[in-house]
Amino acid sequence: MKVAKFGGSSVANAEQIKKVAAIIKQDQERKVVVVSAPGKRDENDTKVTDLLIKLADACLNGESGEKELVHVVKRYQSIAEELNLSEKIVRIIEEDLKARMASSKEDSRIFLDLLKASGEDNNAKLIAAYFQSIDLEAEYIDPKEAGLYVSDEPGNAQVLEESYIRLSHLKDHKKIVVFPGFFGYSKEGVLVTFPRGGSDITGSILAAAVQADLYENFTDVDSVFAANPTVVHNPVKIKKMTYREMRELSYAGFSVFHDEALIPAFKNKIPVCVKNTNNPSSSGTMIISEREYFLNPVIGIAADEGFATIYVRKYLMNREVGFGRRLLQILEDEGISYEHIPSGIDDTSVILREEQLNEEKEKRIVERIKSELEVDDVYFEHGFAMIMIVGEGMHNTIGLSARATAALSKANVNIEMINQGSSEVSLGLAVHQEDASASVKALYEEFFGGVKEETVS
Ligand SMILES: Nc1ncnc2c1ncn2[C@@H]1O[C@H](COP(=O)(O)OP(=O)(O)O)[C@@H](O)[C@H]1O
Ligand SMILES: N[C@@H](CC(=O)OP(=O)(O)O)C(=O)O
Repeated sequence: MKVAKFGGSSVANAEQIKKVAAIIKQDQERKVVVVSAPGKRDENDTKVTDLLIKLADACLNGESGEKELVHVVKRYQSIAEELNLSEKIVRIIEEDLKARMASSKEDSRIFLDLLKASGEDNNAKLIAAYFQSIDLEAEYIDPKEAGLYVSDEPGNAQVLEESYIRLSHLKDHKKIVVFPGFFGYSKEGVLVTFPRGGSDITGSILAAAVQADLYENFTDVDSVFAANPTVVHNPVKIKKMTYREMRELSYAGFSVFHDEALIPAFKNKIPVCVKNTNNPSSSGTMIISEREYFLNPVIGIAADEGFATIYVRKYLMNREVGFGRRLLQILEDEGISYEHIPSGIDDTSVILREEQLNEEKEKRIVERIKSELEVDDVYFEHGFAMIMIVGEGMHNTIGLSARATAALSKANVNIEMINQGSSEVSLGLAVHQEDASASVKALYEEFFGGVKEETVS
């Protein structure tokens, strides 16, 4: 049995949803279908999730939200009309949105999640109705009734272990299950969403729960490429890669698959296949536990922006027992997680995601580090990108870092920091955000410039 997840681009309009139905019809093993909210129909379009965020913001600002509501309803209406569905489904969606808009705004994060999640919830209802209209035996399944329980962190949920047993009954479902991605429910029954792009996570959880033979992740590209195709022209396709490689790359900017979606599949050894809804006969990229040989030590190069560093310098820092713990405790007190901590003997930098910071927090952190840790210098720096070079073959290849730094130096890029992960499956480089694209291009040329074949690995 297969679990098939269709991303926003695969369900953006009626034409795309017809392709989804054809894909499901073509293979009877595709028994569980996870759907996203309608995504962008073209480059200048807006995802329904973003329209819903605007709607929620308007309501939270005390406005009626009528204008924003019309935008959302229109998206579903045009899909329903083109799929020859009755007006009834559009009215159901409109009523559902109005009920959500009228719910408590006491906790703005809970209200925002409730609105955001409606994108996938209503799309799943619409797609199930369409499947039924073309004689596909299918049924919308409510994540609450099915038992998808998650932690109580609005916009950042994590699945609770007990969900796997609760959701396992879906494998015995007689009809095709149409399940909305992106959200679950806390133990208190409150709706909570995963991070953005989190429908991939729902698909992976269901694949693990039903012990699927394959988790298919349908998107709008033929495969995972060795670099972001919007940065590098015509990059090589990756045929096979390991969970570890994909996690490192998606964490670092390969938005094609959510990094947190790898864990449920990996733990349960469910192979993942990234495929194209617009070209389903193309074999796609397989993500598996191990790959046999390494044609190239590097499998991909990713870049992600939005990082800041806290630079801390103190003479004899290396001799001070508990220094690192006390530094990180200050961050913990502010509810901040960190990404990397490259260190020297007298100085260290903590690299973190900028989105967690604001002016007040930064001021408090600097003051506390100064007064409690008695450092010689401490300051924040902003606007960094992390470039990640990833590959299982990297740990037994000599001279890789030298090649990377030489390539960046040739491209006139200043490297702010180098971080070799302990697993040696990745090498991270911090550069200024403006240099991110030039860095990926230079590194791609260095490691893949000579690769003529369409596929690596
Ligand atoms: N290395 C990569 N390989 C393939 N696609 C990538 C890569 N890096 C970024 N992408 C982008 O990811 C997009 C697909 O992800 P996303 O937009 O989230 O799809 P979906 O709408 O199916 O969820 C592609 O269109 C591509 O532009
Ligand atoms: N719709 C949500 C969840 C998601 O996974 O979407 P997509 O499949 O379009 O990446 C978002 O935009 O974040």
